[in-house]
Amino acid sequence: MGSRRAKNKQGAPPSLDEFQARKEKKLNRTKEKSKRSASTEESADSRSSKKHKKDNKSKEHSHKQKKESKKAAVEEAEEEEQDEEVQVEEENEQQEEISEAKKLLFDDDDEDEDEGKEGLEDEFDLEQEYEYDEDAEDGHANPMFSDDEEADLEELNAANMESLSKRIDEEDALEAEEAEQELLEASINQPRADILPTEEELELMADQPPDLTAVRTRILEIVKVLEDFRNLAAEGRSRTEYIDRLLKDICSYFGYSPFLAEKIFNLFSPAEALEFFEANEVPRPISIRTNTLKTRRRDLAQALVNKGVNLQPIGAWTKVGLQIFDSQVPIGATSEYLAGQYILQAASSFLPVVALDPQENERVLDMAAAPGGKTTYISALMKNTGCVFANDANKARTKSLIANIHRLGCTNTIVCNYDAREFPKVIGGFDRILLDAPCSGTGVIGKDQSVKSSRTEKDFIQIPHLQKQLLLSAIDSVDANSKTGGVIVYSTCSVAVEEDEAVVDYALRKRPNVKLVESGLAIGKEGFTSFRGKKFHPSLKLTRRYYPHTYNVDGFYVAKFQKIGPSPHDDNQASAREKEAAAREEALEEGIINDDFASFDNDEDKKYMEKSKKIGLLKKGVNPKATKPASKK
Ligand SMILES: C[S@@+](CC[C@H](N)C(=O)[O-])C[C@H]1O[C@@H](n2cnc3c(N)ncnc32)[C@H](O)[C@@H]1O
Repeated sequence: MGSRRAKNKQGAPPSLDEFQARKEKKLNRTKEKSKRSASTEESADSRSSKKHKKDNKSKEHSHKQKKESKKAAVEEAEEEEQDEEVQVEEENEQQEEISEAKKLLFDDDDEDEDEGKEGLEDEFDLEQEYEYDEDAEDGHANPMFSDDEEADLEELNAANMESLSKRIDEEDALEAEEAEQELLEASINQPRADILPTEEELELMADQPPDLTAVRTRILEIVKVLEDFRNLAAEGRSRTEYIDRLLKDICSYFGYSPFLAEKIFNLFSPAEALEFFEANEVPRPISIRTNTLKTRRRDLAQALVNKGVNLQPIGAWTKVGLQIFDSQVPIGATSEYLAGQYILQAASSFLPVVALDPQENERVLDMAAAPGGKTTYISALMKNTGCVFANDANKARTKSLIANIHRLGCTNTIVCNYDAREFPKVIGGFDRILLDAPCSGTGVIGKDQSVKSSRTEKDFIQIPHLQKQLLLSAIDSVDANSKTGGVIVYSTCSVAVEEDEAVVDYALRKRPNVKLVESGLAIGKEGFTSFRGKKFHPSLKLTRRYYPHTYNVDGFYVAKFQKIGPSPHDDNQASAREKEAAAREEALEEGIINDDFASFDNDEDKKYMEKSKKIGLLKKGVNPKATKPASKK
């Protein structure tokens, strides 16, 4: 080990030569000091009495005591400095004391036998030099070398105080350094437990169902090792070995496909990845959005609390969201729900609309709108002014879109059913466009556990391809000269870089007439500007990422663009209006805006319509049952 502390602990006795050398060194040093102070002579009597005083003092002052009294001594010295005469006198006196004491210590022919012996015993008695370890295993006393031998030789006084104090500090620093070194050496030399299973253990594991408790423990241990690989990894094991085992364990413990487990794992540090996987095991809190077209959040909260709903505002970043903890009534069937005062909506879904920031009287396109959570929010923020085009390529899904639009009382909305890649051919010149793109859903695993095993590599090629086409269409459908907007918001409920930063970066490259701008969102992590060797435009940091483990919201991604100039693919405002009129005509001719499209004749819709009719009548003070016979006539 070679460290001083270790030497003291182990107590290896010095050889006779070593001991003699030490003794000689000590003698020389003390003699030198004695010589320096020998200039002042003292009478034999006073020498004797002072020597006695010194001897007593020597016994009292241990190395430790000196350390403790250091501060007091320094203060004392300051006082002494103020009185030079007194100081000189005291110095001389003390130096004489030391000189006398040292002289006596080394004077074998001292007349005073007792005093001389006492002095010698103090410093050179072998029994004091060594502390014997009586418990030595071999039955022999094991001598321990004393640490304080040199310090005990010197007496603290005004003259040597500063140097002594400095020396103690140096010794302390050295000791601390050595202790640290010793710990380091110990941790390096100590064999580290290998938490990775052996070949035999792997064979055993293969024949049995996984012991989930053991798997979980190993996951935690491997994560710990990966966080401090240099100090915690077992000898001869590579980082790859640990990661491979961890990914296998994550798949068997959480139920992910190896492909998706690795994709997600690569987004975070090992510890954060584990947090993400764990957060997906717990559903996000139920949240609702107040429909400000019909009520205020305060009034809605009061009404729901009165019905036994336990709730609270979602957070400072939204003035319309409420988080539901528990409820004595079904939250999707209260009279407030049926009256369209709120919509059940994940908190993360508010974010792209907040970023879009739609203004009154604008023309806005929601490119992929069904079932309408965001469309109805846009409509509310615009206070039912202007026009919101709510498009979705899936006709079946437009039913729920229309149902929500009706229930929430959005009267500024037109529903359409195009493949959004057709825009701006269908219609363009919008002030703002929201593209809440179809995605793999890796951000909503807490809601849809099937994502864990159903997503394949193909999905992460095909879906981003569609997303890129849709985003270019969105950019080309916005009016670069819009007085109030010229804004495009791209969002996904996926955390995969292929669907987020890579798509946005592609759009920036293909459409130099757009730039990324601040999202205006109070929460969210910065988007990646590079990922696994791939570099993105630096402005990607303006985009925002959301994770279940950081904000307790679904995994989400939001990017906000500003269109700064027209592109060859744009349609101007006039042709957009013409296209809009043409599209309407076409839709009417094809019977799209008719009973066969998003009609309300199915059972589910009828049920809701009947209920809301009844509520409407009750509000007017009419008994709904009393009106029935009349309608039958
Ligand atoms: C994430 S969801 C939209 C959710 C919606 N924005 C909301 O807040 O309720 C994606 C939607 O994109 C639609 N979609 C898929 N491909 C499309 C396309 N090529 N054009 C337009 N919509 C498409 C899907 O039918 C789906 O409803």
